[in-house]
Amino acid sequence: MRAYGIDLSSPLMLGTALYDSPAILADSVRRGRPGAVTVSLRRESAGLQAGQAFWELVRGFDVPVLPNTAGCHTVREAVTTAQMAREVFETDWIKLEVIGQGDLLQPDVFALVEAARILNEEGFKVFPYMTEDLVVAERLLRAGCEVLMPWGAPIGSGRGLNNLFGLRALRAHFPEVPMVIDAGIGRPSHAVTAFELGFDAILINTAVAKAGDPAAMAEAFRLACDVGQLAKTADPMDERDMAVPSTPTLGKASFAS
Ligand SMILES: CC(=O)[C@@H](O)[C@H](O)COP(=O)(O)O
Repeated sequence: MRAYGIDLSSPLMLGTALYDSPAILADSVRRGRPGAVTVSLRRESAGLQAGQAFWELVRGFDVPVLPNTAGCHTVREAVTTAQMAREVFETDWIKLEVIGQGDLLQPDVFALVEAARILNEEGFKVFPYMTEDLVVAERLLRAGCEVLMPWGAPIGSGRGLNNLFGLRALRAHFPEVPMVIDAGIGRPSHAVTAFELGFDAILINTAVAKAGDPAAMAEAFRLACDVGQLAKTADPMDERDMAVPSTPTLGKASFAS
């Protein structure tokens, strides 16, 4: 996956929250070999000492860091958090989350577009967490975003790709735009489907961190990315509404009297 002129070594982006211990997170990164890890500034700055240790750990992974604005609910909060993240993590990449609805952690797409516009003007490379809405996509691109991050399903739900029709339409309308399925992916099979639909990368946190064996699950997702990407380049067949025989009848014995 190529984002803002930079090639990621893997299309797997891994969240760093919710792990039971730093060692489990480190093992998961080792076996998942993600192309980027995402880190929440808000969580890490909650306790200064712990935050510093965590940042050292992440730095040691030697994987590009995509800071995020998780937990922000307004344009102002998101912009300020992004500005602080740029200082702390020394990168102009930002995964922009502006949450508008608590039950589904659904993005506030109006605030998202406005925050994206401001941050793009300030030179950030914005990865906006969005619904699969075509109009929102168009506005985000107009605001300067070069990558889109449609949700698969609500954060932490593990439901996979909730709206296949909408995601297909989004992919088809903007074929040249790099797109990452972010949030809601629960299983490696969901990841394979995302690539088969033509998406370029996936971002996962809960499904790995809360698996019985997070490191093994991270590896499973890494393999799923390989399978999905291979299937995508192999150009999967189209679905049909009617059966079509796959066994040729030519040369078969005829039992007609
Ligand atoms: C860490 C992060 O960025 C999450 O907000 C992200 O959207 C992942 O969602 P899941 O936890 O559902 O994978």
